[in-house]
Amino acid sequence: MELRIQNLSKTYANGVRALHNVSLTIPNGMFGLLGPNGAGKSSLMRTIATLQEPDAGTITLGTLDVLTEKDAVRRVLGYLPQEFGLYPSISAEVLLDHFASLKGIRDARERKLAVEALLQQTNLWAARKKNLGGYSGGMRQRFGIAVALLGAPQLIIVDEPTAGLDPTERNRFLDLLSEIGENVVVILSTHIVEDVTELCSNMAIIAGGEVVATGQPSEVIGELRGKVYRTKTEKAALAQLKSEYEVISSKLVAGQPVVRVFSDQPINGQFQPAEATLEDVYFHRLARRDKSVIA
Ligand SMILES: Nc1ncnc2c1ncn2[C@@H]1O[C@H](COP(=O)(O)OP(=O)(O)OP(=O)(O)O)[C@@H](O)[C@H]1O
Repeated sequence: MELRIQNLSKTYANGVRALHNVSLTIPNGMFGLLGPNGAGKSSLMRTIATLQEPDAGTITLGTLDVLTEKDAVRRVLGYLPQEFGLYPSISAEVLLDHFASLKGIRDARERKLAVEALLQQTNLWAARKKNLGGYSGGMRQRFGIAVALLGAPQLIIVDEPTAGLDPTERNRFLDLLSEIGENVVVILSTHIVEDVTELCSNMAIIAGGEVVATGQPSEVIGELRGKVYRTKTEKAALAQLKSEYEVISSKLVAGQPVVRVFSDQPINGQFQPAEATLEDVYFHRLARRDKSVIA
């Protein structure tokens, strides 16, 4: 199965251009869609999930035309939106059974088995009788993925699932996603770079509605290999460094700025070569894009 997005564009009625000529080929496995707030990730996810129309472009999933064969796509789609409401005074077990009926699992025994398996898989078995109103953020997200996994979907879309989760719950959620398998397309939209580095076999960075990088994380990082340098500096020297070098990022480490810069040419002095990371590529691409937009 391959999801193919070609020249997708969307401008909302208020004039915001959310997607501009987006083309991506997404194979089986985990695909990370990385971008800052407002980049267009949710607009893209909703369009792939058949919930909104683009102005232009095409999307195919295998042989299905996603934009015209919506019912067929929905049968093989599992979607965990960024925000979803849950009935607070119903248990996970009862609500999941209800969603399983809606998904078309008519046979009661088959439904029971499916619900049980998903509650086990998402580690909610012990809390299955608890009302959803009493669930923590992480438990809610795991319940959301259980709903998304009903009916063995071929395409799974999860929109910023780890935002707001504590590190333990985040890890637990990411482990669950990575177990979902190699034989389905999983699109993980996130603004957390490590989620993509740790988990995804393919990825794209999107900013201002445009794809600014795509490939395997190692390929995407490869473009900066040997071109990243780091130094510790003083706060007072930061403005000067920023005017002299193409600064990728600066972070306070124990109160002292640590600056990472991009340079095509070797630079010496106070700088040491640093191993390029996906975070470097992310910041570098966003900064270059901002500059070209302002220019
Ligand atoms: N229904 C809508 N009507 C008008 N503008 C919208 C609508 N939905 C999104 N936008 C705007 O389109 C742009 C892209 O939004 P989108 O939600 O797709 O980005 P995102 O990358 O998912 O961001 P976030 O991480 O903040 O959710 C933003 O400027 C947003 O304000």
